[in-house]
Amino acid sequence: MNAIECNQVSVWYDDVCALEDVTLTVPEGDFLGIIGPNGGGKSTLLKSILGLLSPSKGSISIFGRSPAEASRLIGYVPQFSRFDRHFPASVLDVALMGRLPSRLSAFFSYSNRDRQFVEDVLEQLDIGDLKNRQIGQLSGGQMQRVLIARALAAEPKLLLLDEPTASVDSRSKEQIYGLLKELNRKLTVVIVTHDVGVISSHIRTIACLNQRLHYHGETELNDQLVERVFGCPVEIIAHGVPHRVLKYHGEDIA
Ligand SMILES: Nc1ncnc2c1ncn2[C@@H]1O[C@H](COP(=O)(O)OP(=O)(O)OP(=O)(O)O)[C@@H](O)[C@H]1O
Repeated sequence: MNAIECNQVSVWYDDVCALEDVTLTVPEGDFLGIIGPNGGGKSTLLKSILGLLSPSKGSISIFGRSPAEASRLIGYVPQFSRFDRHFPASVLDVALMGRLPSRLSAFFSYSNRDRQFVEDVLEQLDIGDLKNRQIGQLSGGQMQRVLIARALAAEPKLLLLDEPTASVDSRSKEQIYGLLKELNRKLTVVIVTHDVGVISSHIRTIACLNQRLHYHGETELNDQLVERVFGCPVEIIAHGVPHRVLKYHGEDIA
């Protein structure tokens, strides 16, 4: 079964066309990186997959269901910078939020199974010892793991991550990719980024999005494609081997 099927999807915001005729199939078990420039439509595609936006044209199915029906199957890790870290909550509180039911009653409380499941997830992500720490006292890499734990607490089949390594140092970046690779043994993983430098051997396929889907396939990109998608030369890392695709970036030269 396919995890995601986007069929000729177009999304308009009034007179701005954010996505045009995007057809994309993501098989179950894939590790897909969606790359593209600022404003290229990556967040719009994520929101459409999450069912937060309805396409103006075309259709989306997630494990054969509509995005709304499949919402419990999707774990979402938002952009780190969009999460309020001053919120007075512990690591355990935030991770437990992933167990909240979609319809919350006034008498809701977490079960012992909820707590045990989430504590196990925190252990798995190597942050079990931080469970009582306030989130305002965490490093960027630790906070990113907490957000991944919250998504995993919902027991999803598909994990979507928006810029998962944007706010972390290069060591944490590697650790987070290692962790995602591990999780990919059981889950379909889709990450969105505009940083082509994060493409590493961990990612199986990439989709290049700039309003339209310019490419979907193996992680080897050629320079013409990168230039067409990004409008300028960029450095990329493919198969974990850093190499410069083109020699300079247009904005860097006076
Ligand atoms: N709510 C909105 N109303 C109007 N236009 C929007 C809205 N959200 C996004 N857009 C426009 O749609 C286009 C795609 O935006 P989107 O946020 O999906 O791109 P992105 O690839 O995620 O960008 P970034 O890398 O900068 O986060 C842009 O031109 C953006 O200005």
